[in-house]
Amino acid sequence: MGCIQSSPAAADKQAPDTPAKDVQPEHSSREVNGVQTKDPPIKAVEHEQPVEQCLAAVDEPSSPLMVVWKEVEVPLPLDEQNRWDQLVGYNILDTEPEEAYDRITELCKRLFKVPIAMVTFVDKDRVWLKSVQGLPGLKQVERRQSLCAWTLLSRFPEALVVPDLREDIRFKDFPVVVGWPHARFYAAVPLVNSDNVRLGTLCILDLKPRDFSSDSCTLLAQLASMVMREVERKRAMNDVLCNTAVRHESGDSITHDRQGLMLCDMATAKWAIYLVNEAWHRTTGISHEMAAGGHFWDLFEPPAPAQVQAYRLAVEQRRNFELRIPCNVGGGAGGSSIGRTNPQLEPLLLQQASSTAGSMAGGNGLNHSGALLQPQPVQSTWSGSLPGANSFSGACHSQNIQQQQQQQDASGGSGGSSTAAAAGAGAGTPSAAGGKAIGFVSAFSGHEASRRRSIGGSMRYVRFQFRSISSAASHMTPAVSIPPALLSQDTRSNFYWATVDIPSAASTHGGDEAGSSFISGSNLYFTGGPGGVFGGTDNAWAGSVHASDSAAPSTHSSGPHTATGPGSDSSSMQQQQMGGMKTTFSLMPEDNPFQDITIGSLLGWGSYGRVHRGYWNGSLVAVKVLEQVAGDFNPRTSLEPLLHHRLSHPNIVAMFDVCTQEVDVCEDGRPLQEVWMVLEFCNRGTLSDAIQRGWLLSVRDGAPQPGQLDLLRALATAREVARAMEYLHSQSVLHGDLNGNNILLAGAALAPDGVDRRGFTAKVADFGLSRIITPENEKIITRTHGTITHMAPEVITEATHSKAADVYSFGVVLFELLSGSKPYQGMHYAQIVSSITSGKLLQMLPQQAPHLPPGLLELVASCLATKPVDRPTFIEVHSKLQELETAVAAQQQQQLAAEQQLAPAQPAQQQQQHVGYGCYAASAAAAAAAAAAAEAGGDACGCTQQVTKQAAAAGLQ
Ligand SMILES: Nc1ncnc2c1ncn2[C@@H]1O[C@H](COP(=O)(O)OP(=O)(O)OP(=O)(O)O)[C@@H](O)[C@H]1O
Repeated sequence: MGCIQSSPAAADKQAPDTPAKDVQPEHSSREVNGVQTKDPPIKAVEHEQPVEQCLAAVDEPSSPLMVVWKEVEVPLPLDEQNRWDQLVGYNILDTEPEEAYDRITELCKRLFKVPIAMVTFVDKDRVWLKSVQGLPGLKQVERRQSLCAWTLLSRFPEALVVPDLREDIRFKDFPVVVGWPHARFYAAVPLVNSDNVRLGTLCILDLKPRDFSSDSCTLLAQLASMVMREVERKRAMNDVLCNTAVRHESGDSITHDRQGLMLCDMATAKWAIYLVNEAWHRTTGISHEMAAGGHFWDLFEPPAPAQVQAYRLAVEQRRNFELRIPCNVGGGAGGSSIGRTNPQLEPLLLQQASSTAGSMAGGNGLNHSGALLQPQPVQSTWSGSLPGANSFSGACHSQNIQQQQQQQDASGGSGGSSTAAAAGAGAGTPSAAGGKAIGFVSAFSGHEASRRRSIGGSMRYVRFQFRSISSAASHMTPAVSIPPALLSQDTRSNFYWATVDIPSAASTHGGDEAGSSFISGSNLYFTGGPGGVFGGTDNAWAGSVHASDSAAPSTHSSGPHTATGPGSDSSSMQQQQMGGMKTTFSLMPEDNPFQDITIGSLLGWGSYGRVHRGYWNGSLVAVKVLEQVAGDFNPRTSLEPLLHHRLSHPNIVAMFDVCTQEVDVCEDGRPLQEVWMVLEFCNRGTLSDAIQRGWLLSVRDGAPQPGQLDLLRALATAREVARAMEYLHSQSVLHGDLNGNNILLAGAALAPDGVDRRGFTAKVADFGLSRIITPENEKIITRTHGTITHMAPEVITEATHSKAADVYSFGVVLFELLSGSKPYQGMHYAQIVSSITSGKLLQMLPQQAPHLPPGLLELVASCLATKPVDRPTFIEVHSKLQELETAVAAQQQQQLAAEQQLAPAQPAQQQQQHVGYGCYAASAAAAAAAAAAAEAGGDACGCTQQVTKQAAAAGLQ
């Protein structure tokens, strides 16, 4: 695997999507294992040919076609152009390393005990590495010398495994095999998107030959699907955030906030900034254009790698934390400008600073140019407090630093300039008297120092308080609503709001008016030297933190005494020379999660708790409150939140958060707890209620027609429930209590094509009786029971729950949906049990529902089959419902066209009302097209045959 520097020469080569030509003479000579060899002349071949022929040639090593392939191009998948277009659409190439991917490759290394693991994306002529373990510094590989390029071929549907690369004629001469790192084993699974397009691979390499079991392949495939989920999630997120509507929605609500606000994605290496408001610009002096779409750590000096552990832990644990970054305040009322040390900005900053120096003296620094007035060359370091961080050996030293800082603060930032001038000459002596002005000046040349004096700025800290949008917030959380699109992306753990302000000099340390734990007695601080940061590459700092870094938390006082190492004494000295001005990190006190939830009116009681309407982070939600005794494992209260949390599907009620608090003490002294589940609010009630209210009936002149089921509404609703259940079962979760009361309806916009006129989406809820099954044990014996009317016979008689029992419950829901009446209506509990156990099961007879397509009746009957094995799976149910829905829609469209033909004189709108409401038909446009086709002498809609076939297949005719 040769590392290529994307050279123009490589780019000039024949593009892979053009047919291969005769190979030029210079290709025919190459070096293998240091020996110059001459290859036979190469014939012109089409792209698809080399792949197939080369594959065939694997069985026939002497075939010259291998040479053809090697010298012509890499093997290309059939859909290469589309594949590449799609890859580019993800905007992932050449992005920074991201923790989410690094975690997976790290996991691969450990799971499969291999030294090398990678996430790769296959670009036109290179394979680019999004995450790489074990090959430090490697960023990309020439595509034609890449093993991964082969994994894209559909010839390898699941995985490409090469036990010994030396024995494989395709790969034995690859640089990665004959040279460093001398790979022997390769296994890869393609990263396949929802369009079945292969974008890249998750692959592992070993330096010795080995076997790879099919179980390992499955595991690798599962990890690859995690990678793909991350890729899709990121794209969805980008789509959302590029969507101007969303930007406005959230932008509007924060624009007028008086506090500086910023929304960051902490999953990105340098903390991508999505939104900032006007107050942010006023406070920091950094323009909206420069901030939004950029990265936090491009605006400020990044911390040393070892210290990055602190924020990583904080973000992982969704803790809220505070950063104080030294800044240069331009003097005057509230005005400030935060220095940037981004080398690219430096010249601009200096230039602007000098040009504005005169005008800014004593000014407020609020105007745009003023914003860029003083670069801040003080190198950032981190001090942080971590839970249980008393192992940091820098504690004692840190205290000194704190004291120094306090003394520095006491010496007065604003009056620092004269001291600075004095100290400038003798820079380098760490002393309390030096104050921050000493550091300020000592970091500059004499010229700079005098220029700064003339500007009259003073050194302060700018405070950023980062709050996870998923951690239940406190009164300090910005009172703006989170864009719902962000919440629905299940990325809550990565997004943080940060407020920004510049505390007054008096509160810069210790006397913190906002009540943060900054320099609190309980928090130990460590300070980190900046060494290793500034010398590194732009992206290196975040990606280069490995587990081993955390083993050396003693970042300055006891580390190796090198000039540049993070543990360097000299770096500590350097800070002190700069007056101790450094970026500090501290965790904020735990927010009380309950403070962020406002409970409103009661929506209802269930058998295990109550549900309230409420607000969470400014969004309307439902809050389900369950009670439990601490330490008791009650599946109902303990399992439901856990289980619900891992589900994410458009037809399943979303759970945003969960928190627990003690509310009382039981008689035996154990605490009584309340579990609050923050749920998506479903504003249209339950499906059972909707049926009773006639929401699934045909509507004529605005009124529901009693007894006239609108089949399309019913089918669409049933399909959504089946889709949710298909997903649930694919996640190995049994619902256990599917019934009309546990299917909630959330208001939805009417479909633009006018076909779906329900105005709601069905969502499965209530996982209180849900259980996880395993492939070995697909049945659960349970003593907890759901709703008697919806329980399958085997659940009642044998207490055995399975996927088939859920299907039975769904059959009962279908019965209710289609008949409009409650199952076993008028019967009491014992009668129902006796009826079910004696084999008199619920049935939907054709004479009861003559208007229903036979195919639908068959589906209901099969779901309600006595024996579990006779019931369909949800995959089958879902597909059957889809088929029926399509056929019914087509049939109604055909009817509409026919009716329109009969009444051509009526105005278009009337026609639409007359036919459209009554039989829930298609749009006027479709009808008009059908009528036109009929008029032209063809069959109505021009698709009679097709419709008839579809209808017959669905059992309609
Ligand atoms: N996400 C939600 N949005 C709107 N209303 C909800 C939501 N979740 C539950 N409700 C309503 O709150 C009430 C109680 O719901 P809950 O799920 O606790 O009980 P249940 O399903 O009626 O009974 P059980 O829990 O015993 O099965 C019901 O009326 C339900 O419709």
